[in-house]
Amino acid sequence: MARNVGRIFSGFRCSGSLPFGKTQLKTRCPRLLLRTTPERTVVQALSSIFSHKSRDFSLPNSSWGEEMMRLYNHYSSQSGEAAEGQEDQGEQWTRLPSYNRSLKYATGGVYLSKIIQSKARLFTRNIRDTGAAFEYVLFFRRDKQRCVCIFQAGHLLEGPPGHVHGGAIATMIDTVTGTHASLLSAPVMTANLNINYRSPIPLGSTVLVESTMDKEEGKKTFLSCRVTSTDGSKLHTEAAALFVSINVSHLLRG
Ligand SMILES: CCCCCCCCCCCCCCCC(=O)SCCNC(=O)CCNC(=O)[C@H](O)C(C)(C)COP(=O)(O)OP(=O)(O)OC[C@H]1O[C@@H](n2cnc3c(N)ncnc32)[C@H](O)[C@@H]1OP(=O)(O)O
Repeated sequence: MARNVGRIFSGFRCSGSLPFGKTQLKTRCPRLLLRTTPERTVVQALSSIFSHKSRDFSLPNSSWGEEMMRLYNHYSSQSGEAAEGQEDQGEQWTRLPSYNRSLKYATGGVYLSKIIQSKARLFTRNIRDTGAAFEYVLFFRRDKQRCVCIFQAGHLLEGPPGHVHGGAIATMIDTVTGTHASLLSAPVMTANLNINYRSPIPLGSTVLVESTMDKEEGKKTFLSCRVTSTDGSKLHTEAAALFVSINVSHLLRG
């Protein structure tokens, strides 16, 4: 069993089904060496391991409002794929795809997803009614060590009347900083999340969730996060997060 699980992990790591940092990708997945940046490698690996039937939830749908679409177009227009072999300076935004099953389509993932849970779905991506809960897309920019998320909060996320629940805001902060930390430091888990809620977020509105890497110390990655109105004039929430790098086997220990 342990040996099987070990084999699965090595396939799993190469599959890119979870985000991994530069070092691990280069040492464990020589076939991926042609790619130019860690995030591009992860994006390409993620796209290729998911079947064509898997829905990429970070693409626009009919529930996206005008502001969400405007910002999506704004960041998309500043993103692009470097040609093979061309050196990427990381000066562009990279849109990160997002699927609701991170395990099933990975190499050995069918087996792993049974060990973990065959019905498992990514928490933020399991509502069938589009627009009802978490609508979001993340972009990453390597040269600035920043991640930005455009988030439209649906009616199922109500906390105080007409406004977004603090737990839903925490979820988005965890998601954005967690994805950012994963891109920088391989598989990670949240160790600490400290949040200050400054002003309520109206339900249905679109906000920006921005993550910045503060420092890395061994296994630890420290990030800060701000949730603001889309023009940046209003601060809704600010947070500090600590992520600790783990081995994938950490997830099986319970
Ligand atoms: C292309 C990309 C698309 C990606 C698409 C993929 C899917 C899309 C992903 C969406 C992204 C969602 C992201 C959700 C992320 C979660 O929500 S994770 C779930 C919530 N977190 C948990 O359940 C974690 C539970 N805790 C644990 O498992 C363990 O305590 C931890 C955090 C892994 C640390 O354990 P450990 O590895 O044994 O670490 P340990 O050696 O004890 O400590 C290491 C260091 O961290 C420090 N530390 C540990 N815990 C703490 C703490 N709480 N406070 C302060 N310091 C701490 C220690 O003091 C130590 O420091 P040093 O002595 O090295 O200076």
